[in-house]
Amino acid sequence: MWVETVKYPWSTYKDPDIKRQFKLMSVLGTDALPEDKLKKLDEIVSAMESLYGRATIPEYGDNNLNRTLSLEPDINDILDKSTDVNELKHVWVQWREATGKKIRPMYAEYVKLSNEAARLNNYTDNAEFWIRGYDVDDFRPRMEHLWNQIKPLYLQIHAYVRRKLWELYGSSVITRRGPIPAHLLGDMWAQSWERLDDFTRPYPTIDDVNPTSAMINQNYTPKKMFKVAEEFFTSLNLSAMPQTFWEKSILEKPNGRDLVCHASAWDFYDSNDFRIKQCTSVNFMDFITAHHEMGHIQYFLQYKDLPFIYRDGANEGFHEAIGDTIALSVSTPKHLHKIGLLPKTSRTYEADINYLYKIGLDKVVFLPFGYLMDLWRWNVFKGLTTEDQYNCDWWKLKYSYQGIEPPVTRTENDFDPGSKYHIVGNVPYIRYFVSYIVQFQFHQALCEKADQFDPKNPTSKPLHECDIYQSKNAGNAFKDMLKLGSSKPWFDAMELLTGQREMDARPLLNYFNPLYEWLKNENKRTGEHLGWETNKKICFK
Ligand SMILES: C[C@H](NC(=O)O)C(=O)O
Ligand SMILES: [Zn+2]
Repeated sequence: MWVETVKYPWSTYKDPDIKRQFKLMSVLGTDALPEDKLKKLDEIVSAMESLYGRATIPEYGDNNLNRTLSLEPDINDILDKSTDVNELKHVWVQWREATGKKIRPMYAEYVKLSNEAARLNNYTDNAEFWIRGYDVDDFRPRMEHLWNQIKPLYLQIHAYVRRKLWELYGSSVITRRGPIPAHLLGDMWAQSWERLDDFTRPYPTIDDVNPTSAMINQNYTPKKMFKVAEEFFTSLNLSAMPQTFWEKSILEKPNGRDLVCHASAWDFYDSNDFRIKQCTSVNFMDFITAHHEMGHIQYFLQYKDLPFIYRDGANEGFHEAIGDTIALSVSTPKHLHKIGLLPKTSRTYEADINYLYKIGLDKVVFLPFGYLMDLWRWNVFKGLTTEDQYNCDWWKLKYSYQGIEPPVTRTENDFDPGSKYHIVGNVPYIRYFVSYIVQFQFHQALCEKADQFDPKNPTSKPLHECDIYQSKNAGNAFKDMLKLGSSKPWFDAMELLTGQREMDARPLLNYFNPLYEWLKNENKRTGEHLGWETNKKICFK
């Protein structure tokens, strides 16, 4: 049992700020473990992560094994461009052979040691330890409630995309009432379906909001992508990247050395050294990711002079939402045209629906995945999902929340959760679900400050057309929240910017409402079945 340091009986202190600093400082985390167990846990996590970072798969149809493929950029390019269902099945299965299957033997001990550390921090299990920063005792039911508010919109997108894939691949591959085969959705984990935009969007003949070709034609480099992202932040009167950022960041995949390519942002806590690591390809998705990662750096910069214990997001979801909030402005056809990445776009109803559809394939589609990643891990830490059912419980959740199925039957020899970076990297994930909800609250508040949204007359200036670029008003309001770091409870930070003190799905639902109406009519017109059913056995114990 960890002995409370009697030197500082901080829980008796009166000053709320000193008390808060001690409370945050008193959390030991895994350091509460005895030395040998902490060493073992660190070894397991770094072994899982480096196995993932080194993973490659044999090329499809290649039997002399001379070419192997990495996830970034090789496999992602195949998921982006291929419509060969056997090639897609190959990369889907082989990635899992190369990652999850090999990681499975290590996972149970990782769970045991993580729970032991949580108990030494006075939490019942690691699930409770992970969600402590949300400061409410009904956090998990609140997440289920938010998901239930969004589910009707997700069902409409799911039914529409399933029909479009059925038109492309035919009934031998996909039905119009069943779950969608996971390998057809343009993403290794089916977590966002934006790569399907090209051939599934509602009005195919209307302009395509995909500036990748313009970026290539204008000789964009990874560095230029980050410079353009930086200019958006400085246009808001937010901070530029310090010189060390440009000197020490890794913005391209280095040749000849292994690297965990999953993009990340780093604060070295010396108020000067901040870096991004990203294996950047010159395409629109990576341009948006660059904004996501730079959002982390901007938060680091805004709170860099606070006591170090306060140099953190108000809650972990805030940190994931900063860059994405900016990207909701960057992605608009109006903004992309302004920075020369799109020709003049038609401001028609059809163009609007196409745009909302493309954003929906990322933001709405992500939500069931963003939720189930920790639903599964919470169940594992709580012992509700035991080692003998790791994989089939994972597929129960993927089927139930995402309405997808694996391209081949799975068993307990597989470990599909281990095919996803955040599972092997010990990175909690509900932070992204929270981010995808609160970023629309932030976006709506900033658009109001930029006089591009009127809550009293929400359709007069549609939220999805708002671009806060160059609005000092919006930027200063954002800065005031960012500067708080974790020095105040997140409810206060949220209220400072939005006037609300809790997470609310309505700004997201308002944003997508025109798309929701269109999808309801379209799915009714084509007689789509909402939801999914199957009598196929997805996973064998
Ligand atoms: C959504 C999450 N983003 C991130 O890690 O930055 C992911 O990529 O899975
Ligand atoms: Zn992030």
